[in-house]
This record gives sequence, structure tokens and C-alpha cells, in this order.
Amino acid sequence: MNPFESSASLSMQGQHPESANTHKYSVILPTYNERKNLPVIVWLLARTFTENGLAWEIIIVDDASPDGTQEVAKQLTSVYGEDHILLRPRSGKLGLGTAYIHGLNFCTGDYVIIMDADFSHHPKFIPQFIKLQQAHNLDIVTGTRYSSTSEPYLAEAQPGGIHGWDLKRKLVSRGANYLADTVLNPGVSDLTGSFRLYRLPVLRHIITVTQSKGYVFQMEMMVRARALGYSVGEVPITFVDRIYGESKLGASEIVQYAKGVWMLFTGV
Ligand SMILES: Nc1nc2c(ncn2[C@@H]2O[C@H](COP(=O)(O)OP(=O)(O)O[C@H]3O[C@H](CO)[C@@H](O)[C@H](O)[C@@H]3O)[C@@H](O)[C@H]2O)c(=O)[nH]1
Ligand SMILES: [Mg+2]
Repeated sequence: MNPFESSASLSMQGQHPESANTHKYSVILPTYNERKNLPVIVWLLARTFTENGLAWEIIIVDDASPDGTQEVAKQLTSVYGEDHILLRPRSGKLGLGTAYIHGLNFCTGDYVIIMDADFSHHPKFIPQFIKLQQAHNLDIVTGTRYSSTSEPYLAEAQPGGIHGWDLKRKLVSRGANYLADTVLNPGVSDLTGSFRLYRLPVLRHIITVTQSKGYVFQMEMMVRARALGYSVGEVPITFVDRIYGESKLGASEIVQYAKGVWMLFTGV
């Protein structure tokens, strides 16, 4: 199914899809040791939504970070208000996949945006996600580091890319995408990226059928979404490696990923 050929997309030709947008957007921000990054990412998100006249909330899912991330989150709640910043912590580091599941329980928006809290995912791309979603009435919009676009609604978009990763990390990411694309063929150019916008009920549905819990979660979500017939659009993004703190990706996540591809391939 090609979502870009739908009648919905044709009827939107020449219009500005983001105008008169009365929907609410929920952002799930998983955090583990993001004390230094959190205030700025929240500020950027708040500015993006405000400038675009959009209703918004941010659900911070912190896993008992030892660096004091939760104290910062509490301060942000008092600055922006409890209707905008919701701290929904957990008692220990339980992984990225389950952080999204947990955060989703508290979302009240029509759409859910999932992204990293360390500036690897810049909020400046969110208006493009929304524009594309509205133009084609999509179920999911995903950021891609591995493609460009000829989409007329994204005339301002630059080709996707990655900045700041060493060769090893680039090879791991490319290899992971190549493996899943070759074996499972979902037709999405960046399966491991995690900067995405979902229709709330669509995310709820896919999450109930997704089994993995770690980094492999992103790939499984997208493969299952395609198998369930949901429409997916792509926005090129530049992924910039974090300045503060460290990645939580380890060797065990790579093993879990390969197991996840195998599980989906064999239909377990
Ligand atoms: N609550 C919670 N948050 C977590 C956990 N592990 C990581 N996070 C948070 O999840 C985000 C991504 O974690 P990073 O450790 O910065 O991930 P990365 O190595 O930069 O990986 C990124 O790129 C991958 C694709 O190449 C993605 O697969 C991955 O999701 C992420 O976007 C950050 O906001 C981090 O604080 C956890 O166990 N619990
Ligand atoms: Mg990161």
C-alpha cells in the first residue's frame, strides 16, 4: 500500500495541512541520566508547539536516574504547568520499550510523538511530521536518517543523515537496518530510528502486539505496523549524537536485536 497515492492526499493538494489544527500532541520522553539535556529539550518542544499553535503535553518517563533527572523534571512541571509536563517515573531502569508502554498510559493527545531526550532528535522536525501526517491522513510518520524525500509538502526538508557517530556505531545501525530490511522487507528506510509520530489508537494497537522491550522495540513496532496495514510516511531527519551523557546501547541490545529479527521472520 502506498499512502501517498490515497485520495486523501489528492484532496489536500495546495492546502496548508497544519492550519486550523485543533488536535493535541503528546510527547513521550524516556529519560535515563538526562539532567543536563532535559530543560533544553523541553524548552525547544514548548517553543515548537507554541509557535505552531498546537495543544501539547510531555510525559517524562524517568527510570530512577541517579543523576537527579527527576528533580529537574519536577522543576519543569512547576515552570510549564502540570497540564503540560507530566513526570511519570518508574522505580528502576526497565528499558526503552517498556518506557514507551508506561508513558502511553498517561497520554491524552490525539497523536503521540516518541523521541529521545538528548537532542539526537531535534523538535524542529515535528512540524514537518505533522504536515505530512495531515496531508496524507497517515497513521504513522517516522523520521529517517537513510533517505531523502520528493514530497511536495516537505520542500524545506534536507536529506537525512547522522552526525557524531563513530564508524562502529554507524556500521551497527546500517547493519541492523540492512538485516531487518532484507529478512522482513517492511519498506521503511529507517527501522531502528525512534523519532516517530503515531495516531494514539494506532500506537496502542501496535504496542499490544509487540513483544520486545529493548532497542529492538522500534524495529518490531514498524514491521508489525506494516503487517497490520497501517500507513507510514517518512520525514528525513538529521540525527546528532548526544553532547552530554552516554548512549545506553550495549552488546546485549545488539544480540536482542538479531533475536528480534529472527522471531519476526519465523512468525513466533
Ligand atoms: N526511561 C528510560 N529511558 C531510557 C532507557 N534507556 C535509554 N533511555 C532514554 O532513551 C533515549 C535514547 O537513549 P540513548 O542511550 O541516547 O540511545 P542511543 O544510543 O542514542 O540510540 C538512539 O538511536 C537508536 C537508533 O540508532 C535508536 O534505536 C534508539 O531508540 C535511540 O533513538 C534517551 O532519552 C535516554 O535517556 C531506559 O532504560 N529507561
Ligand atoms: Mg542518544
